[in-house]
Amino acid sequence: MLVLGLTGGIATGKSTVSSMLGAPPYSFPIIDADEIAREVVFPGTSGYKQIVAYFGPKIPDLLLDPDNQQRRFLNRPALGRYVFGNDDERKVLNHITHPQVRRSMLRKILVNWLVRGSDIVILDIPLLFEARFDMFCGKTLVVACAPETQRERLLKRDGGILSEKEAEQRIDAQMSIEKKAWLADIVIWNDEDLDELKHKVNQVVAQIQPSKLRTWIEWVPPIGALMALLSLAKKYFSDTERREKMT
Ligand SMILES: CC(C)(COP(=O)(O)OP(=O)(O)OC[C@H]1O[C@@H](n2cnc3c(N)ncnc32)[C@H](O)[C@@H]1O)[C@@H](O)C(=O)NCCC(=O)NCCS
Ligand SMILES: Nc1ncnc2c1ncn2[C@@H]1O[C@H](COP(=O)(O)OP(=O)(O)OP(=O)(O)O)[C@@H](O)[C@H]1O
Repeated sequence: MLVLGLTGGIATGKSTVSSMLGAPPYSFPIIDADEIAREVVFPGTSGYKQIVAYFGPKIPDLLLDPDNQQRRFLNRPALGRYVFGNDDERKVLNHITHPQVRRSMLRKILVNWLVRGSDIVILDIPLLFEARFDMFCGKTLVVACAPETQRERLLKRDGGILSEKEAEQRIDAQMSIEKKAWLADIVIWNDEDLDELKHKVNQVVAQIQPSKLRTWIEWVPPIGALMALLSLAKKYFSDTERREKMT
């Protein structure tokens, strides 16, 4: 099975590409890190409790409606405003959420391999390189665009709820697009319209299809496990080399 790590800068078009890959004619299974990051902080979970204990005293409007059991959800915009303006506090939030996101993603990859027998699974994860999740991916795909396109899309999104300063803070909270493009195996430049994007996605799909023979061999359990280990080791060394060259 090929695990394709899909990432990009914020608002460069990663979710748009992910929706295309998840829809016919491809219909690849998508594991979405943003969605999992929401699940692991659902009221009652340990992630939620840790966030409320640590950030509650610092962010007065952290909960949407603390008195209502049904609506005591996290006020995500308020938490976002706080952590995107403060690197140390964002690290605390990452420290609470990322281990659980990582575990859940690995579980979902296994289910796709063992239960569904998928040939390809897409990991849609904004912090693929920052959180070193690329280690678990056979190939990585970055959706990139020019900084001005990114800024414009981010400011327009969700009815324009972010101010210019908040948009800058969110962009600065991630590795730059150039670095991501340098680390990636494949890059899609998404500065044109959606038809052009569809065309590029189609070209990428043709490029990444794993061979039928390899997929079949992976089903022999010891060989499958050995191939997974070898591919992890290969990935680790090639990623480390690429990162060293980058700095
Ligand atoms: C800060 C939070 C509450 C803001 O929530 P909000 O609903 O406004 O944004 P959402 O979760 O939809 O994220 C939107 C985009 O912001 C960027 N982003 C999110 N978290 C981070 C982060 N910790 N560092 C850098 N960029 C991030 C990503 O590009 C993401 O696609 C939320 O993003 C969060 O809990 N982040 C920590 C978990 C995380 O790292 N998620 C990313 C996937 S692992
Ligand atoms: N080629 C395109 N032409 C026009 N609009 C686009 C194109 N690609 C993406 N967009 C729009 O840009 C915005 C950002 O795209 P998208 O949500 O896919 O970004 P993202 O990289 O997933 O962001 P995030 O990291 O926040 O999840 C969306 O409103 C989307 O509809």
